[in-house]
Amino acid sequence: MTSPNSRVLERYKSAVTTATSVLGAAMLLRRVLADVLPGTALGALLLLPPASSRRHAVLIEEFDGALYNRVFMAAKAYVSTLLAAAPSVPLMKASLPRGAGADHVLLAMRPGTAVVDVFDGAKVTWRLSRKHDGGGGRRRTTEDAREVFKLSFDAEHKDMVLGSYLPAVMARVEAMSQEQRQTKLYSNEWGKWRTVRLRNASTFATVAMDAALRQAVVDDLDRFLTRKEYYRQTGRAWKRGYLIHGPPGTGKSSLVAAISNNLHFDVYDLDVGGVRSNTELRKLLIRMKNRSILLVEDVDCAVATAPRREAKGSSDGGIPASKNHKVTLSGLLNMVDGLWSSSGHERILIFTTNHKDRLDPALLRPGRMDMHVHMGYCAFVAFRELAAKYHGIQDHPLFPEIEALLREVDVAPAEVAERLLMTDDADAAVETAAKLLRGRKAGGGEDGGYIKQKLHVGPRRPRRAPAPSSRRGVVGAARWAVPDEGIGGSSRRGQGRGSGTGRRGRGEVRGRGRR
Ligand SMILES: Nc1ncnc2c1ncn2[C@@H]1O[C@H](COP(=O)(O)OP(=O)(O)OP(=O)(O)O)[C@@H](O)[C@H]1O
Repeated sequence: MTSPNSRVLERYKSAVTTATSVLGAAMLLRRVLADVLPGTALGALLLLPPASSRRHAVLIEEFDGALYNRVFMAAKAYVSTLLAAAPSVPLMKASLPRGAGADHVLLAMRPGTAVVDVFDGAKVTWRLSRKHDGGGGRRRTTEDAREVFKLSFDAEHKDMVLGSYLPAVMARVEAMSQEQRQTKLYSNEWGKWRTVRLRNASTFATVAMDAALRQAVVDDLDRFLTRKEYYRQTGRAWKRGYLIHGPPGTGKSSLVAAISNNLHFDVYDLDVGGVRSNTELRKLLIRMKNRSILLVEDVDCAVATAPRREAKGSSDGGIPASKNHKVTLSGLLNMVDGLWSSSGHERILIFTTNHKDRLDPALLRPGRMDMHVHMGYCAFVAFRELAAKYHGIQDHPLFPEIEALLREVDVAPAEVAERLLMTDDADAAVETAAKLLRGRKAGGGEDGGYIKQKLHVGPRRPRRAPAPSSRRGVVGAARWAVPDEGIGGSSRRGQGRGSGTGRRGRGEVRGRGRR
């Protein structure tokens, strides 16, 4: 006699066996049909839409748990660019994200609408909808609603969408946000980075300098940025060091701002005199963001450089050379190498100096600073660039005289820029600049001086003034910061008397080592 329990078990077994054989038969039938019928006919037979009309979709929700979904945010920014170009979306929403410039209005779809994008010949559709949270019987409000993007595409494009399209969307949005973000300038105070917006609007186009030198710097940066794999494979820190040197007022700080604005890299202007210990320096370096520039201005005054001044037996090369220098150059460079080698992101180190000859030879030896950029006195080419930029003139009857004078006298571009900006009248401006040069040739000093504008904004501790020099006429090195409006911007007279002892030069570039 069989028990009720064993009867149930028998029925269950027989049901499973039947289901398995039906499934097996169906699979067999499908395989047989697939061999004899084309894909579309098979789909029709199995009541599926043809492969070409089968749609797949990716749902991208606004929130990922409690957090904003970054893919959704990227999709929103990307769809905004599609909407700007789409002829068929009649109604959109517009908003201006906080901190964005007036030219960065964000367009958004209204829920229920869609926009089509084409990638590698394939059409994909972005549709926005609203999804209500399960409100447990509560009345639904618009606040409960979350937005969802449905990205749909033909089944055959699934690999392309997931493998190429979505990554391209993310990369495009990343590039857009890099372009739109305002570069920041950080300066250290009491062991912390203080941030201000970088107000120096210099670009490679506004810094008057030797054209070949400018191109060499641009090319060098470009090559550096594309060589991630090289640095990874060789286990080297993905960093590039530039030593920018030249007399005061020749555009060293402006070139730093141009590099920063061009790459959208923030600048960390390290006041080494304000760093109290190597531990503090390490913390500051660790707190720097990726894709940034570490700047040490006037490096000859800022850090103890000469090895003979460093204490022997220092474990990290970081023993102060004097009470004024808590950090040494070798300590700084070693720390930078050590910390940046594991970051995997591109970083730039820039030292500026008015006195390359005063630098420790160790800094100048190959491998330390990759490229030496000499910003020289104003050559006629640079003069013409400034005159064209400020007054829109390509030629002037005084140009031949000015060209001849510039071959004979040393004058910083900053001085010329200041003269050219004294008036809106082009003729008067050129005459004022010519007067400066004539006076300089005659040995007169009345016209000397330029208004110093540093990168940093707001007061900072005064640095040691450079040693006085016999060359007269250039007022520089103000250590109290003033806002820099960039070329053509307003200016205020800085404090302090600097020097103009740099050798006469029209620009030099020296690349070192592989990047
Ligand atoms: N090469 C240049 N092209 C255009 N403008 C320049 C150039 N050099 C200097 N200027 C103008 O002079 C101002 C001061 O220049 P900048 O601070 O870049 O010179 P610097 O070489 O860094 O001087 P310092 O050695 O005294 O720090 C700039 O704000 C800019 O307006």
